[in-house]
Amino acid sequence: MLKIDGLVLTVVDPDTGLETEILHGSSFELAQGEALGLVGESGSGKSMTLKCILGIEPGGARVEGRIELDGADLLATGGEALRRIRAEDLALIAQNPHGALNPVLPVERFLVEGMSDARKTGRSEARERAAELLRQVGIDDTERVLRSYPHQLSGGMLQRVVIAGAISGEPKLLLADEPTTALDVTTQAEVVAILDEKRREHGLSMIFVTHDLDLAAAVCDRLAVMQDGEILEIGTPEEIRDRPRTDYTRRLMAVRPMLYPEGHPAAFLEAGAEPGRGADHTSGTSGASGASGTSGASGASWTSGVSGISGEEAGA
Ligand SMILES: Nc1ncnc2c1ncn2[C@@H]1O[C@H](COP(=O)(O)OP(=O)(O)OP(=O)(O)O)[C@@H](O)[C@H]1O
Repeated sequence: MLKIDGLVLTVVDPDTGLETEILHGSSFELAQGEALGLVGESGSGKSMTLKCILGIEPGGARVEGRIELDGADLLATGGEALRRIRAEDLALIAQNPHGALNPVLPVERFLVEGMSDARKTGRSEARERAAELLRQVGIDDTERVLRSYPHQLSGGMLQRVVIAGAISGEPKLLLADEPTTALDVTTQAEVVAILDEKRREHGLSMIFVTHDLDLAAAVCDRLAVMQDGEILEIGTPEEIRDRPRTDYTRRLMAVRPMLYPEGHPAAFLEAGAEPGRGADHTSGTSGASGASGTSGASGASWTSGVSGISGEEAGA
């Protein structure tokens, strides 16, 4: 459904006019319902790849190559047609959920405005549907949350609202850019489980950007390893784990255990805890549904060796 061919992004310094090539000809494809993890260190070009798909690359930048979504060539599409594709077919879940909501409007307005037939829907019906969306992402006190303004909610709660909004629009493609990095570890686990579960339930395709190999392996069907604006290799989590083709991938894997605290989100997914219900994700025993029935189990063995290892983040 998504085909990226020879994607080159060149940014231009507005003061000096100096051009810098950021992406050097990436190519990859995504099937309907598939999740692809874009993994790599900071600055490898993961976010810029998403920005090119969304058409929000830095001002003055040049995007070359081909980005095809269900046959539509996004780079050759402009104006109203492109705006429609972005609004209807793509949904971004960014690192900071506050950026997704208007700070002066309550959550209810965000969810209702995202409904494709919002204009035709009566207020009470729309409100009931918004409440139902919240319940689907594990929020029980829907009345309070619907009335709340973004600043009155925690980051984790707000990210669930963003996920609810993204899923409700039934986009063709979810673009998740480090969607849990800004959240505390416990909340990260719950939010990523909800995202994984809802995406699969609705059969949505997703690109999941992260520096976290374990997490990507747990929620994605395939991983693309990026370095310095290039995709080095693409494969299933097992292929990448068992037969890494580059030293860079081997190094990425080697540093993992030192970074991960107990209760890493991938371990939560492996345990199959029920998302959004305050499950104790560190116990590994709670719940039976959640994200467990996923191919994400492929990431399970990656995580087995990391629980209990306290790293930098664990002290937080
Ligand atoms: N607005 C910008 N103008 C010019 N160059 C930029 C801009 N934003 C990012 N870059 C550069 O583009 C390269 C890729 O950045 P990108 O944000 O895509 O990396 P990333 O892999 O997503 O990293 P991170 O995990 O830190 O978000 C980096 O070298 C970065 O310095």
